[in-house]
Amino acid sequence: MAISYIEYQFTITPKDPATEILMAELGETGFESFVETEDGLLAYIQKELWTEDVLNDIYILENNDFSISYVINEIEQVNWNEEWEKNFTPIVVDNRCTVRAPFHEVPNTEFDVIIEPKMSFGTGHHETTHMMIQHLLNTDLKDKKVLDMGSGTGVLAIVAEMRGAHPIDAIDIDNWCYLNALENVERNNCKQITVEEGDASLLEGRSYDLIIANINRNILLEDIPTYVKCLQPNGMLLLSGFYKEDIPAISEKCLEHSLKFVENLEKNHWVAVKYVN
Ligand SMILES: C[S@@+](CC[C@H](N)C(=O)[O-])C[C@H]1O[C@@H](n2cnc3c(N)ncnc32)[C@H](O)[C@@H]1O
Repeated sequence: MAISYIEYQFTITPKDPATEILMAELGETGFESFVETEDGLLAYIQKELWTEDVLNDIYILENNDFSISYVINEIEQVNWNEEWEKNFTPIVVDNRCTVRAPFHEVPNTEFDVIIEPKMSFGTGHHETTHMMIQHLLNTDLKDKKVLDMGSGTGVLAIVAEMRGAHPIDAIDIDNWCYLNALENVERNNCKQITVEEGDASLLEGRSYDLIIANINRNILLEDIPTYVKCLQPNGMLLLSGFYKEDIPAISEKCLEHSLKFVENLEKNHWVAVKYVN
């Protein structure tokens, strides 16, 4: 049966970090698919869930730091693969790991991660995902027990398994991400990953050799103490989802909990940090 969608074509200036915030707010309001475009975002909601006041609770639209405009289109049936073929090119990280959709050609890189074309974040296109993959490629993960907090599509957990880690817990607070990660774990034939819906409150009594969390500044500042409690001796923490300007706050929190700084990666103002205990 053809499902009718209402498409919102957003133009966003500047795109960062407004696009990500807008996507999160729309996701909570019933929008179910997003495609990032050069100047903004396409967002889709099923026609039967749509009401005229659907954007009433989207607070970022009232934020004067960004200019966000949109046009609305009604479409009979969305061919997601077609949308993504137009907008999603494979990403290659350090010539070693490709993140692509199922309809792309099989690459000849060492690692090949297939992500179902459903959500924008966690495809490797974002700087933070890219840098977290770089960290994972440069870290010995063999037989390491890993937590991927804020797992999104599950891309980082999948790379961790391909690098020899096991077992791996992938946790995301969002139901849609949880379902998407389950699908991607299966598609990549991963056997070591357990996907869960939730947040740091699930971590009581758990322990890991490596914790990766690409979320955002405020959640990280709140949850770093919990992550540290779950780190084994000689454990490692990889954090991203924040800007260069946030390094002092994140660093202070890590040092307060006796972690030792190892390395920062930086790309277009975004940062991915590595700490050990
Ligand atoms: C920036 S995305 C990262 C996705 C993926 N790990 C990647 O690197 O591309 C952040 C994810 O964290 C999730 N998230 C936000 N707050 C969270 C929380 N308190 N606990 C767990 N997950 C959370 C969001 O739903 C989102 O999927």
